[in-house]
Amino acid sequence: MAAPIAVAIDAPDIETAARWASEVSPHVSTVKVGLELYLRYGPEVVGTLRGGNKTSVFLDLKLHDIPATVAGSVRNLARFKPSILTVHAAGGREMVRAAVEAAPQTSIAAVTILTSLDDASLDDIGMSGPVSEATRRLAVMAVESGAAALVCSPQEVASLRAEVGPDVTLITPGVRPLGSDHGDQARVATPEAAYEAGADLLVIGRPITRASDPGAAAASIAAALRRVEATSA
Ligand SMILES: O=c1ccn([C@@H]2O[C@H](COP(=O)(O)O)[C@@H](O)[C@H]2O)c(=O)[nH]1
Repeated sequence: MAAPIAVAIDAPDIETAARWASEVSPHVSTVKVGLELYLRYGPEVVGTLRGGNKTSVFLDLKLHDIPATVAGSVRNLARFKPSILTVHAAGGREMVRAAVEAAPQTSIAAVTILTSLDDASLDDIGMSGPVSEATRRLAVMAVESGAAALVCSPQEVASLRAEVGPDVTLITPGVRPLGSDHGDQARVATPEAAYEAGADLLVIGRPITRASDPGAAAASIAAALRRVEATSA
């Protein structure tokens, strides 16, 4: 079975994106399209990456606007049948609710606090922290507004699970295999730690796509998750 990994296909062009998607697809459940590709190629990129394979396409556009604008945008995007569509929880209760109501068949994931931010960054932007508390606040609000999924760092998974219960899908970027470069990610954990903590879907980009063999990198992380599963069974 494909591992619960969404590979972030943050590629400069569609040819590279399609190659990465086809190399990793045998090993992972999902490929993720973000702003970089979407803004260059538009919604057709979803169909291109879905291709002939059965991989789900997660559309990570992190919508953040007034409720009516987000509702209209979500309605338009739902036509392309992404498995998951992201909005920023910080857009507020009414905005998250508008997104959920606009596309009842689409799983709306609310991004809590970006994994590139830490306590000092929240201070800098005037948001009350620490990150753990801000994440909790946004998560509870988003779930109360109908979000089926949350995006958080692996470091918050265990506490958010206790807060929102077993039915909410927890999606974690900020995943870094041991020894790999953290880049711009501030709140990170290894794939094994994220999975052990209870993450439902691990978002992993550069550690896979910038590897010399993205397919092999995806297969190796998928195998590590299977080992975690086997030891916890
Ligand atoms: O809080 C967030 C929300 C989304 N992302 C996205 O995940 C990937 C991570 O890629 P890496 O190369 O593994 O760092 C990227 O597409 C981000 O836009 C996130 O990192 N943090």
